[in-house]
Amino acid sequence: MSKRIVIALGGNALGNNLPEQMAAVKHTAKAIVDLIEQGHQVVVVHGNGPQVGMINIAMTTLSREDSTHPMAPMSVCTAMSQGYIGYDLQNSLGEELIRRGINKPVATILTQVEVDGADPAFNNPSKPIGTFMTQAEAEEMRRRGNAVMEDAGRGWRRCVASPKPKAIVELDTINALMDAGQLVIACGGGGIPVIRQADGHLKGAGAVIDKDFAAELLAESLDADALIILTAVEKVAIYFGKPEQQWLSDLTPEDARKYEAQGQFAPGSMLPKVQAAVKFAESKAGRTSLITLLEKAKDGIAGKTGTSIYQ
Ligand SMILES: Nc1ncnc2c1ncn2[C@@H]1O[C@H](COP(=O)(O)OP(=O)(O)O)[C@@H](O)[C@H]1O
Ligand SMILES: NC(=O)OP(=O)(O)O
Repeated sequence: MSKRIVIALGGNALGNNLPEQMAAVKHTAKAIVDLIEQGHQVVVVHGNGPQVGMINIAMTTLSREDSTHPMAPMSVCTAMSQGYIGYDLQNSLGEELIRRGINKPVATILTQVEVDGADPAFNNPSKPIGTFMTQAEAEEMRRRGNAVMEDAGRGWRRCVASPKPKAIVELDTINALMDAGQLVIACGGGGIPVIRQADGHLKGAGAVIDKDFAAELLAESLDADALIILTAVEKVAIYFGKPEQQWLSDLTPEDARKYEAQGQFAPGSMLPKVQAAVKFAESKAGRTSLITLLEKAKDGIAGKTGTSIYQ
């Protein structure tokens, strides 16, 4: 049965730098086109953690070296990351579709996502971005006025505010393109965070929205059947990385909340995925979420692997 699916792509689908991204998107395109070949209607959301950190450092260095270039706000860095990642992803998806004889235009939509200026997340940076650092490098970064955090046992990273997405500004455009049979890339990097002003102006916010939460909002807003979060693990685990680790094939919202209270899901990595998956599964009867490995997307949708979250 054909489904309307929102796919959230994690870091391993994009790599960490320019040449890695070029190579990774080819591989990623195959996994996505597998689902299109099965007749599903797909919209793709991607992350931007490494890329937005890289762009922000480049823009900051430029403004330090040349005072005619003011610092680029984080919202502008996310807009740049949507263009740069969308460019590679759109072309690799287009080439893979042609290779398989599927006639489907691909479009990247520069997407703004409204956030609440009073969101407490603005006072508590929690979203890791950029490259990994040693603790000593992170301490130096902190001394220079940046927030830093340890990222799920993988090293230290800069971190920025990550308010919850409230509304997708370009939703009607995304819907129209999907209805026209096009493959849409939207809400890249969680969307460009904007705060609607009283006069209607959309003011860029200094934050990076979590792409799993943005994908969840997009899935609800498009009345999708499924939210698929593709990452670097085949299943969600409890006691992750410990000798008693257990992979989960099914996860009810009740169990997810119980495990979350036990601290089973690392903040900034697996926790937002589980929270987004649960929110979507609970939003309407019949909606399902799946968390799995990029390469297993086809098997996951067939119910053969991954962690399925449903009511
Ligand atoms: N309980 C858990 N189960 C599975 N993976 C976990 C768990 N806790 C943390 N992780 C880690 O979270 C990673 C996924 O988060 P992350 O790399 O931030 O995602 P993304 O694919 O969106 O970049 C997994 O690859 C794994 O290393
Ligand atoms: N914006 C975002 O959530 O990016 P990552 O998935 O790369 O962390």
